[in-house]
Amino acid sequence: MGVIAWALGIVLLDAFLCLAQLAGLLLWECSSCGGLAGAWAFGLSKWVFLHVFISALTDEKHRALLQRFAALLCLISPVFETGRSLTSPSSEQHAGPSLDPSMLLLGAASSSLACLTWEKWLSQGGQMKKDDLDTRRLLTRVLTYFKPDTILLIAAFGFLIMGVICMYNSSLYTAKQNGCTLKPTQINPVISMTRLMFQQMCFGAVYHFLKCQQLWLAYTQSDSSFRPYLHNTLGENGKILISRLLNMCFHSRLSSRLHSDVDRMGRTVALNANAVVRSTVKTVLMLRVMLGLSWELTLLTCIEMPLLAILQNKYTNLSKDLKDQTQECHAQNKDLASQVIGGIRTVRSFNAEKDELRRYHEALKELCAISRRSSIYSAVYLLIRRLVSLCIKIFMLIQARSLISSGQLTIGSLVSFFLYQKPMSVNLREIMYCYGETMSTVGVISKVLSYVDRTPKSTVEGNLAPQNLDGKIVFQNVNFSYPSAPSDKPALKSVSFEIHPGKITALVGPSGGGKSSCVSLLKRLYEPQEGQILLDGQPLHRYERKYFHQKVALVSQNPVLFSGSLKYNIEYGLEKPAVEERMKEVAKKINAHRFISEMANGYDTDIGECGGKLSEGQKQSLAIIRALLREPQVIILDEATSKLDVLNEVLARGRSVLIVAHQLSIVEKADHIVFMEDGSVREEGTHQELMNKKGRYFRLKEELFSESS
Ligand SMILES: Nc1ncnc2c1ncn2[C@@H]1O[C@H](COP(=O)(O)OP(=O)(O)OP(=O)(O)O)[C@@H](O)[C@H]1O
Repeated sequence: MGVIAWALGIVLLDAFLCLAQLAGLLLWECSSCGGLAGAWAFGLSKWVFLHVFISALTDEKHRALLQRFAALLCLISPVFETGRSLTSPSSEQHAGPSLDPSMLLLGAASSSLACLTWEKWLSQGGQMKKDDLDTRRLLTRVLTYFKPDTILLIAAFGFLIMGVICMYNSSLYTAKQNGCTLKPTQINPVISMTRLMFQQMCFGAVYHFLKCQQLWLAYTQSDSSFRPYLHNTLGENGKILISRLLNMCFHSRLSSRLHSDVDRMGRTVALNANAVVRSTVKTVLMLRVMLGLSWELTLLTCIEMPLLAILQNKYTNLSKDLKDQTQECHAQNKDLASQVIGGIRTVRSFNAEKDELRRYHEALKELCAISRRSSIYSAVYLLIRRLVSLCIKIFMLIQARSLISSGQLTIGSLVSFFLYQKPMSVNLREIMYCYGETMSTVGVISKVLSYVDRTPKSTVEGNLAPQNLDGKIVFQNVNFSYPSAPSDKPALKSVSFEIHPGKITALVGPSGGGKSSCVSLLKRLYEPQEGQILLDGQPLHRYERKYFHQKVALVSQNPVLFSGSLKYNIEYGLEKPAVEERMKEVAKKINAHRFISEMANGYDTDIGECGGKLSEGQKQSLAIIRALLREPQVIILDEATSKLDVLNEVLARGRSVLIVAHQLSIVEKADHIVFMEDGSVREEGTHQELMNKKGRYFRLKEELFSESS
């Protein structure tokens, strides 16, 4: 037996049970069926009965679907009645569910329609696809990010709902006073109006109080990481979610495209949550009145919803890819612009301004093309949507005409029905729109959550932090491939060498030999796949992270500086502000104090964006002071930073020095030279030993010498 036949059977069974109830009431001469409690009791018993019936008789293929349908069919009436009783003024006694057969028909029709819409179009024929499961999983996960504000959000949405109910009820009374509804009101309208308006004001005040209270908390709490985002609270515009996710992504050390993706996700989720709650409450309230005016016309109005849902679903699927592409393009354009601005000196020196401008124009053109396609889809979608609404209105007018001529509807009721119908359609459309928006953001949500899920590959943090550290480093058979490189192209192959305290060790070799890779592993930016690196006999990961980075300092050729003063950059990451005297002492030792004191505000001089107001040499001096202030025991210097004065200062304290020499000019003064080529250590020794050996080091030196002469 097909699923439709089974569904029809269930509807008939349900109708039979309802008629049985009616007959029972007549037999026992009861005027009411027990009010709301009776409605729920009857609905739940019907549900249990139908559930058992379906479980016992239907085949497994359709069972879940039919059970969902039965649940909807049985519970729609008690839910409706509960809504009705909650929204009816307390003076009007709730009479319980209507025993009108037309309501029976309406219940069956609306459940069938809702079920059909959900199963056929919104849930892909009842077969939950992997994509849908992923979507639900993602959306559920997004909700978990609101967990810290659960109580506040429940309270806020509760007051929002109550506010909407009161607002709606006050308009209803206005409508009644204007003679737009059928039944005359039985209580004093002025008192009712005043009471409702007062309630509405109270709920609104509490809602706003909660907003202010959260704002206040944000400003008084010591943890101020979300402060700048909290001016617009309770998730409006998604500021809280955005900041929370940005914070998490920042921990994953991701910065590009962080803002556009996270911002869009936060906004969509938060704005849609507000809009859906508001529109749903209004829709339920309006449905109640419209059903009272004419259930036939209400049914026609409701038909618009599934039709719009199908349309919206199709449109969402079509525009989803486009939205992802737009997002991708935006992020790429941002990257492109920041790359060019960051490297403006290189761009200028290669006279590549026009090329970069053209590249940017092309990227913008691509973005425009995607936006154009998106606009066409949107225009066609809007056109079809309007046509659907228009057709439904025409049907409604035809139906209204026949109802009026048969005396079942008055002109006054028709007018008031249309007064509700328009906002009702707007609400339905808003719900559909929010659904579409959320669905089309799923791609972005999954991308943002994948950022959040990124975990550092480094092994768990250790706790070693010895008072005294010699600074002896040992590389033991280290094998390493970059994650983005093919595994058959390792950057380091069984690399072993030692760095001794109080000595200068130099890593030399042709470009691509693996020098920088050794430094990256030593700074724990990556973990070796095989072998290990020891510091004073202990693997690096056993040291406390903060201690380790303080004791093993890297001064790179292009240090990263931040906007702010010289002092801010020197003190960056220090637990306590540096003592000014110590700062000056270090600066003097590396011959940097003079240029700093000649600046307008000395150590308080602003160095511009990324240190843009400083020369390359000055930037390096700043980075050296920054490193030396932390009293490191191992210091890694890029060739350009390994000036004699720096080396003397470092060695005077018995520190281990590793010089990464991309050229061979300065390695002669090193105590130990490690020659690396193709990711392996080829030769080791002092300069003289290697020259006497006449091996790879000697040949490279000769090549460079003949090139320079
Ligand atoms: N981030 C990366 N992703 C993938 N491969 C990389 C990456 N960085 C370097 N490599 C590769 O690893 C190998 C070793 O590079 P490394 O930067 O360690 O050489 P180097 O000796 O420091 O070179 P140079 O003297 O030019 O700086 C090279 O083949 C290089 O292409």
